[in-house]
This record gives sequence, C-alpha cells and structure tokens, in this order.
Amino acid sequence: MENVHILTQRVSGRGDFLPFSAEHSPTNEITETHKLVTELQTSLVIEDVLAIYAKFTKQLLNFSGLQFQSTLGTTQTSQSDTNSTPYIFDLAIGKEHLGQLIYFSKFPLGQAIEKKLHTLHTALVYPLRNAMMYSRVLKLATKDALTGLNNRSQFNDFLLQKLENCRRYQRPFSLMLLDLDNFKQVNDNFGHKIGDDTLKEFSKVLCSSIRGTDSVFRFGGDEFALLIEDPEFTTNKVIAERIMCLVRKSPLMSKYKVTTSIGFTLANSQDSETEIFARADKGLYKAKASGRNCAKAY
Ligand SMILES: Nc1nc2c(ncn2[C@@H]2O[C@H](COP(=O)(O)OP(=O)(O)OP(=O)(O)O)[C@@H](O)[C@H]2O)c(=O)[nH]1
Repeated sequence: MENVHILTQRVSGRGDFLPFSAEHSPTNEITETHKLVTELQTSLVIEDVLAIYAKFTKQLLNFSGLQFQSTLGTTQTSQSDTNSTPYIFDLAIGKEHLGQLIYFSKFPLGQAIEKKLHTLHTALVYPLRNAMMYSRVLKLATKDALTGLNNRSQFNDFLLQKLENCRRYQRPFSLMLLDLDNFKQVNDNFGHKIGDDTLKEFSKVLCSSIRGTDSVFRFGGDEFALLIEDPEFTTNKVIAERIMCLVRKSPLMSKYKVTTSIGFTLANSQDSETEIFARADKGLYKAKASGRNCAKAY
C-alpha cells in the first residue's frame, strides 16, 4: 500500500494518478471496497454499474475512458475518450469469464495501481454478473429472438401505456398491423433460411420507416405492429406508403415476390386495448381482401 501512496504522490502533477487517500491503511481499503460494493449493488443496469465503478476508480486513476466488452456487446462510460492506450483486464468469477474491462489512459499503469485495480475488480465482478444476467433475462422476456424487435408481451405493455397517455394527456397515437403476403411460399419453395432472412429484411424496412419515438414489434410468424406517436391520418398513409415502397425496392423481397398488407387506426380516448386492436385488424383484413399489397384504415 505504501507503494501506491508513493506513486500517487510522485506523479500526480502529470495528471495520471490522483492521490487516492491521504491515509492508506488496510482498514481504509476494506472500508472503501465495502462502500464500492454497496454502491455497485444499487443497480442492475450494466451502464449504471460501470458508471458507479468509474466514478469510484477515478479517485485512483485518472483514466480517459472505461469500456466493458462481453458477449452482450460493448458498454462504455459517458464521455469516454478511447484514443489513448488501452489497458485490458479479463474479468472472471472462477472459470466463468464475464468479459474484458478496458481502461484507456494517457499514462502507463504502474504495478501498484494494477494491484489496486485487481482488488477493485473483485468488488465489481458480482454486481456486474448480476447486471449481465438481468440484461439477458430482460432480453428473453421482451425481444423477438430472430429479429431483435420488441415482442408481443412488450407490445401489450406499450399499448396500455399509450392508451393511458392518450386518456390522461390527450396524446394521440395510432396502431398499424402488418402482415407479409405470400410468405408461406417462400418457406415452402426456398427453405426456412430464406424465410428467416426475409423476416429480418422486413424488420429493417420497418425500423427505417419510422421515427425514434415510434416502436416496432414482431408478434410471431409474419405478423408485425407499429405504434406511431402523434400521428395524423395522413402521417399513417405516408408511413404505409414508405414501407410498401421500401419492400418493392428490397432486392430480397422483390426476388421472392413478397409484399405487405397493412391495417391502421387512430386511437381515441375511450379506446380499450381490445377495441383499438380489433379496428386495426379489420383494416388489415380489408387490405388482404382488396388483393393485398395495400394499406387500409378502419
Ligand atoms: N422462416 C420462418 N417462417 C415462419 C416463422 N414463423 C412463422 N413462419 C411461417 O410463416 C408462414 C405464415 O404464413 P401465412 O401468413 O399464413 O401465409 P401467407 O403466405 O403470408 O398468406 P397471406 O398472409 O394470406 O398472404 C407460415 O408458413 C409459417 O410456417 C419464422 O420464424 N421463420
């Protein structure tokens, strides 16, 4: 510990290692680590856990960025500058590898700092693993595995929320239901893999046809839905036209002659989930009955 103290005092002027604490005793270190663990346990969100850890560790090491890479992707603290030298640490609990924690620093890490970081990593790993598990479970519960879109259960929650906002704050929204036409023949004639690729392609079309405030869902099979914020009747028509146009332009979807039928409806403040859904579904039925590849309001 004395080494840490000497090191921080010697080079703090350069801005890399800040004085960690005036008094470094084993008792202090245990108290600090305990405080860190307590704070880390206040969140199950990976980004938050990393931010809490970064704030604490900044007292020891003036790093310019902190990143955590795992099978769940890359998370980094806000305003991370990743241009300086990366110092990579594997994080594991026993044989379970969690991922890599990367400190970006303009200055070299001394051995004493590295040792201290290893101690802090022991405080980080359990709360981080809990957050990773939570993220996986949340994904399983709310996302469609094939397309990564929100699933039906998430749709039910979103729809209730939108109806509540519509009733209380007169915030209008609309529901659009979409179903692919002639999709069965893609699977039957070209195989399930091409069928899956078509569904993924259509998901991209939907995501690129809406604004960030709108949401896309896959119910299963070739059925999708959109919840559109603040729409006018014409907005819905514009969105539907945009989707059908992108489907026509998609090399994959045009190759397999897949189009989409669309039904939509505007919400009103008296609507229940069943009522609004039934109206959009009638619109979709009308579109199918009118020969497919078109959009109908109800
Ligand atoms: N590749 C793939 N196919 C799926 C998936 N889920 C459901 N399907 C298939 O989607 C097809 C849905 O067919 P329908 O909507 O009934 O048929 P369609 O040809 O689109 O008929 P219309 O809607 O009347 O134009 C069925 O063949 C299902 O087996 C999936 O995850 N991947």
